[in-house]
Amino acid sequence: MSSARDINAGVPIAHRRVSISTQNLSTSPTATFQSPPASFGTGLQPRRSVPKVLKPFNTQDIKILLLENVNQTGRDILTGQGYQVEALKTSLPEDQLIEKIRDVHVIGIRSKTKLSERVLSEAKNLIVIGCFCIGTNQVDLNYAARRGIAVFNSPFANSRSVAELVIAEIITLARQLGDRSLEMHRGTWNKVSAKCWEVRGKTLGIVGYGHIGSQLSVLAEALGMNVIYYDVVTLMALGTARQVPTLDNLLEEADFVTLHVPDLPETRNMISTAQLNRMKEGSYLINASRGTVVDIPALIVAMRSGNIAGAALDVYPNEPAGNGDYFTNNLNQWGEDLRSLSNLILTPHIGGSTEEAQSAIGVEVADALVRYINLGITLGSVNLPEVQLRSLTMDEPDHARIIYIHRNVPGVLRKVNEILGDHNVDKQLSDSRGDLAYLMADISNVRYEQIKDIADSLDGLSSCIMTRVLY
Ligand SMILES: NC(=O)c1ccc[n+]([C@@H]2O[C@H](COP(=O)([O-])OP(=O)(O)OC[C@H]3O[C@@H](n4cnc5c(N)ncnc54)[C@H](O)[C@@H]3O)[C@@H](O)[C@H]2O)c1
Ligand SMILES: O=C(O)CC[C@@H](O)C(=O)O
Repeated sequence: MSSARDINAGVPIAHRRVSISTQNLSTSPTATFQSPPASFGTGLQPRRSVPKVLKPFNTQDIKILLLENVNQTGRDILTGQGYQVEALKTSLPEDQLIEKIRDVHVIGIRSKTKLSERVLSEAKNLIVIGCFCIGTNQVDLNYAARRGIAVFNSPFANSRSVAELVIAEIITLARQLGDRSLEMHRGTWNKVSAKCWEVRGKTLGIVGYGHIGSQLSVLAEALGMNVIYYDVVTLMALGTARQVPTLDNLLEEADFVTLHVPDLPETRNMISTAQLNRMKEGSYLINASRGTVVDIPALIVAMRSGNIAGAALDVYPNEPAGNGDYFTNNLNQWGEDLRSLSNLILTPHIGGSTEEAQSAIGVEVADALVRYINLGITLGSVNLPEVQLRSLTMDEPDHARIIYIHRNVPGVLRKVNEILGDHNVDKQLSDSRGDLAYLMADISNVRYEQIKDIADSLDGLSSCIMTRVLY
């Protein structure tokens, strides 16, 4: 049980005013966070009350560690709030990560930093994790939820960048452009047309028709390709694309197979020897999803046999913490075998690495972090119930916002309301997700000195996971 607050710090309660005309609660990647309007979610006409800017404690006490070169847009938003931000370009080895995470309230990562139970169990002050990317498989989401640590990501701000990369790879593989370019770099003129193809009229098989897969479908049809897709759920086809019932159906029909599924137990080695043998002779494989999805030694065998005419890999089972050596170190045993293959495009996990995507992700995730830190709003969280309460206003000076994250067991609300009962509970919202529940309550007529008693009493309940008080 932990309590993320420091109400004894004796910090004066400062209110910053924000202009109503700039208020915005959009989750658009390009919108910058402002406190929500006082009328948000009430269905009433907007009042001219100025929202009160809540804070957990002196915002200068909020310590944030950003790893893996989070975009400047995100850093600017967080430093603009007055938080203490340390930003590093790479991820950290586990021992250094544990050392640093002990001290911070917020951590921002991308795909390389593994926030396992072991690491998170050391993070005594942590209240929220920002994944500045789509994937959240690098975080133990269940353990984080059990500790009351919220996790946010950016679900689609880099989808277009990945889809464009895959389009480039389809043509590059069909025309063997990687090999021709490499030969020219080495001084060899090798003008060939054998086994070089147009993509027009060929069939693209998309495995996983989510944000990226469906975007890719539209782009591929514009190139004159036929699109089929396989997904575990039935999804509306875009354009003239067609869903096929099984993965085998897709593998048997497609000239190009491209993978866009998340890292799940069911997707690990989803493409291995049996699946590669099902693919058409002379077909191509592209993986820009997660490195665990393709059995790389099996791919090496299939490419050597000539059954697979080319492949593009952007992701690998083990990826390095930062830029530098890759195949020359011990991360992967098959590195040399892979490098020796023709018509194989190898890229260092850059599917989402464009200026547009990184800048949008920086804004979107930093905004979500600020909303959570300052207001307790969990909209968009991937592991906590989504709860949002409209802002307090400057007309309501003796208010505090109580956030109580607790085990989802009977009788909690009664006990919480007994504790809050001496004050007027102006509004209260609660929602649950599995074993966990998230309660927000705005109470009035509460003096600064009384807040500590309330927080201590809530912390003392057997259901308590975390208590936060914003005022
Ligand atoms: N290379 C990169 O830089 C990069 C960038 C962004 C995302 N990604 C990765 O791409 C993947 C897809 O991202 P997205 O945003 O399109 O995800 P998404 O959640 O929008 O779509 C994934 C789709 O896969 C389907 N799916 C899940 N399990 C499946 C299975 N066993 N078989 C078939 N379909 C299955 C889901 O139903 C869903 O429609 C993720 O792993 C993500 O982390 C990589
Ligand atoms: O930027 C990254 O490190 C991850 C990119 C991508 O795999 C994602 O999950 O969004």
